[in-house]
Amino acid sequence: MQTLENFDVQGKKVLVRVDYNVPLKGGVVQDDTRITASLPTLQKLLDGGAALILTSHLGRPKGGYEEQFSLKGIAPVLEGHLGRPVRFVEGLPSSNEVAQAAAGLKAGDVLLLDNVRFEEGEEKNDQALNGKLAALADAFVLDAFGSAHRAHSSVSGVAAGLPHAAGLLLQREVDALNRLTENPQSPYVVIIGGAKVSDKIKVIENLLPKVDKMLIGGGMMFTFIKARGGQIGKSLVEDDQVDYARGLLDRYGDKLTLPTDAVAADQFAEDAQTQVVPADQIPDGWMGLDIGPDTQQAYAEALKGAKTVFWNGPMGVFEMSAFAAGTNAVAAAVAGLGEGAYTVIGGGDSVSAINKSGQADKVSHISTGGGASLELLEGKELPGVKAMA
Ligand SMILES: Nc1ncnc2c1ncn2[C@@H]1O[C@H](COP(=O)(O)OP(=O)(O)O)[C@@H](O)[C@H]1O
Ligand SMILES: O=C(OP(=O)(O)O)[C@H](O)COP(=O)(O)O
Repeated sequence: MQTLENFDVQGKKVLVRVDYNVPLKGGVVQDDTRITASLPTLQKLLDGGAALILTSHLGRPKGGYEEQFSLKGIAPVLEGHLGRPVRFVEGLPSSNEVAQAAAGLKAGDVLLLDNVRFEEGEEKNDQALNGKLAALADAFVLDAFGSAHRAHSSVSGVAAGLPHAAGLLLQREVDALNRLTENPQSPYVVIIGGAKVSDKIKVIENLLPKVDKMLIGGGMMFTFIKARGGQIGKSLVEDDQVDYARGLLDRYGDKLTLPTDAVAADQFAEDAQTQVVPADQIPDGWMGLDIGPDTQQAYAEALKGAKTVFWNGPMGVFEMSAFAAGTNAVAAAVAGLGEGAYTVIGGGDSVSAINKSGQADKVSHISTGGGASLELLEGKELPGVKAMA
């Protein structure tokens, strides 16, 4: 990868792709790890005499502007961290307003664009959008490790039209994760949970031969439990992937570990009625929102003595305290390995969860990318990394 070393930005406008896809509640940032993680790159570019145009996505808008996915609320948080004004331009990054604002930038100025996924062309890696984004700046820096697995306009497409380099975060992440791909020490345990089932279930197949054990939790568990013929009620499931999950269980049943019990709820709410039930007997109309106490214990046991651990995806809906116990128990078990193991936790929500549990300082590497880390670990070349060659 081309890096920031010897990358001259003096007097230049630099378009920086960051990943500010942070957890929000009522528009308020719940965890600013992804924002603070970008600061060394931003500061280095500013110290080098650049003006910055920052672009990011937030969530998964359906196409066009949606207020709940605006980056507006990020600007004051970033301003606080950078200690200098951050100008925010609402609306489409390809608008005339943005082009005008970019044209007027002076060294030291910082401009934050609104959600790049409001652009129809972003996820299609559309040539016209690539050109419009490139026209805003003199150079491009990719620092959005969490999005580096997306071959999107603002990640890889725009790079072809501008001198480009990987930011410090992207570089640091790739280095830290390479420790997991180059001779990871055994026992190597991977834990996968969360809600992005259709994305991440595909990664499991390539990852399984490389690890000693894989512990499944979160919303990911129910597609596997259904594949085994279990009752999952209204739990999150990816019906298209049930056959695939069955195939994985047939081939890797010895490594793939599923929860034996779950916390079921009668509604998706903090004050729901709850009961602990066998994971394959979720009552009709109920949904599994956390792993149960027996699974917590079994997973803590499975992690004992591990030398390498990677974890992406919370074990339950940890944002609600009624369903946070499983995530906290696994966080404690991973953190408890201390210096004796190389432990990595990745993903926007997983990092928020480990921060909330107060154990983040006992983990070897906190990664800003969940899906991106998983794809690196399964041996794929990330489009963002490739574009920084
Ligand atoms: N059993 C479950 N049912 C529904 N959602 C779940 C369940 N377990 C975890 N989640 C949700 O998964 C989300 C995080 O998933 P994901 O985006 O894949 O993780 P990360 O951001 O760490 O990569 C959290 O918001 C959490 O509430
Ligand atoms: O939060 C992200 O990924 P993650 O949940 O796998 O860590 C990234 O911002 C990528 O978002 P996307 O999965 O909507 O492309």
